[in-house]
Amino acid sequence: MSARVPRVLAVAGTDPTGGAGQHADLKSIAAMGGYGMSAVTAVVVQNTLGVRSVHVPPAEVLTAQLEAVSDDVVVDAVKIGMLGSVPVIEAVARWLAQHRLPVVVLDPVMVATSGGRLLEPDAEDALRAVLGLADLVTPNLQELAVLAGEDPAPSWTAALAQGHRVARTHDVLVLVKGGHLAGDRTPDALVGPGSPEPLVALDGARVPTANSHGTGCSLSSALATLQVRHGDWPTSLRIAREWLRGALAEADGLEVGGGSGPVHHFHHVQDALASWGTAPERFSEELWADSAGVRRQIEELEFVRRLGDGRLAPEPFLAYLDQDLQYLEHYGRALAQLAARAPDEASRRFFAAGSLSCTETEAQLHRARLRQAGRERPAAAGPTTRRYTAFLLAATAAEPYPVGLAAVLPCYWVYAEVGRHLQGLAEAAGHAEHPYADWLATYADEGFQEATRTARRLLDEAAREASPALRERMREAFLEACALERDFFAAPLEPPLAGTAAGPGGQGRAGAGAAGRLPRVGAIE
Ligand SMILES: Nc1ncnc2c1ncn2[C@@H]1O[C@H](COP(=O)(O)OP(=O)(O)OP(=O)(O)O)[C@@H](O)[C@H]1O
Ligand SMILES: Cc1ncc(COP(=O)(O)O)c(N)n1
Repeated sequence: MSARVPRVLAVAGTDPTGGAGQHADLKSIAAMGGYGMSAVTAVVVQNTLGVRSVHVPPAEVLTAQLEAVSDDVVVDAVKIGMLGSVPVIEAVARWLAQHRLPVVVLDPVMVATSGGRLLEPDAEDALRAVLGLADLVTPNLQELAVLAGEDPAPSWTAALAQGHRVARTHDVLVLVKGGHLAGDRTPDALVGPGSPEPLVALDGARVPTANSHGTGCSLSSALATLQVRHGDWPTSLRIAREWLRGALAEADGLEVGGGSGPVHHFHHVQDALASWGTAPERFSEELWADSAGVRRQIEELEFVRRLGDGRLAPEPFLAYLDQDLQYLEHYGRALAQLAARAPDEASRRFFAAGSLSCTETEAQLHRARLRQAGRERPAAAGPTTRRYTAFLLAATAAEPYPVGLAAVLPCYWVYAEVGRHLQGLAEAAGHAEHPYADWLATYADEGFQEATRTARRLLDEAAREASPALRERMREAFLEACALERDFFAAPLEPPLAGTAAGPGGQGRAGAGAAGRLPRVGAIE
């Protein structure tokens, strides 16, 4: 996994309404964290209602653009969209052959959804001939049939078989896309030249929108960008699909054009962008920025690094689990106190459910794991555990409700973020048998992520009503809890204090426990 910004070149046609072609590509590349560049293959006069005309500059102009980019910039990936005519295809093929780029995605654009032809009929053979220059080809069902030289597949199973034939003939990976299938499902599958079985097959309910202009362009350029970062096509597809589904779900809100409008490429960062440059609209964003230093310290902890890359010895892991069990008991109490003081039914239910989940589901899971490892009796709570739990109990009992809420939030939010970081470390370590894989997987639990979002929303609601002085107390409580999270993660690998009953690592609340704990706090929701 690479942390640098992928430099991605889109070779494609234009759409002045910004929904398809290279405009969609540049937005998608940026939305996936890449740096987008583009070379124009054709000026397409179109809008959401249809294609009015197509103007193809001389092929030498395209070659000159491609060379201007590659003479100057290291290109990590290229996404190829509309090519239009034989000379254009040949120009791109020559440039690709000369430059051997690490990632090449070819979206064989032939006809716009709105109906206009974007590839001359006599160029189909030339397009087939260059498929092998790509790593991944992303045809829709009609394009797949043309590439196979066959009739359109009558079913999804037939489409997969057709995809496999194209993959084998041209020795290329094929993304078979189900966007044009009849019915309410939109499956996608990656098929390689080897086995007819897909490398990965994903399915989902069709997002109910008529605004799907440019989905093929957006998906292919997102895939090119993600592939630079992750180096694994199934992972890239999972992420790109989830993002594109969100972009489709938010498409209607854009209100661009009277036909099939564009998707919302930046739906996932819209909140942050809307408040950019002004005072943060959400108090939680301020708190998050204030806690950046402590969160960095957490990521640098030996315990976190070793848990992530799998080098952590069993003993500190169990010590962590053990302390987390102690912590959970009190965290459950703190959530119950918060529930009792919550201002409305929804937040009462949220914290009460979280409390119940801590003391029942979570604690039992911890006990079962500890029992498996032969640890029947819990160790005494270590000093960090005691400090953290005393703080939480006091904040949720004696401070105003918004301060208590700010105190419990890091256990959701910072924890979720640490989980993401740990998974990144585990992926980078590339262990076939990561010793804590099952534990790390609990961080990704959708219920936990959802609970984190809810807790954050409740905090923002409380902050909106709070006086400036109260908001400052909320900030102090949040930052104090973040520092305690850090100490708790640090504790298992700190030398035990002489004379404590806690044993090795026993002075902390076990970090691994937190992973198992919170997902299920959310899951009971
Ligand atoms: N309504 C929808 N709901 C969910 N996913 C969709 C929907 N429409 C398309 N998709 C997804 O969008 C991606 C593009 O699929 P599609 O088969 O429409 O390709 P395309 O025809 O090349 O796109 P375009 O419409 O831009 O030409 C696929 O991942 C497909 O599953
Ligand atoms: C320049 C260009 N490239 C591709 C498409 C296909 O997108 P869609 O099928 O969504 O119209 C398009 N309309 N224009």
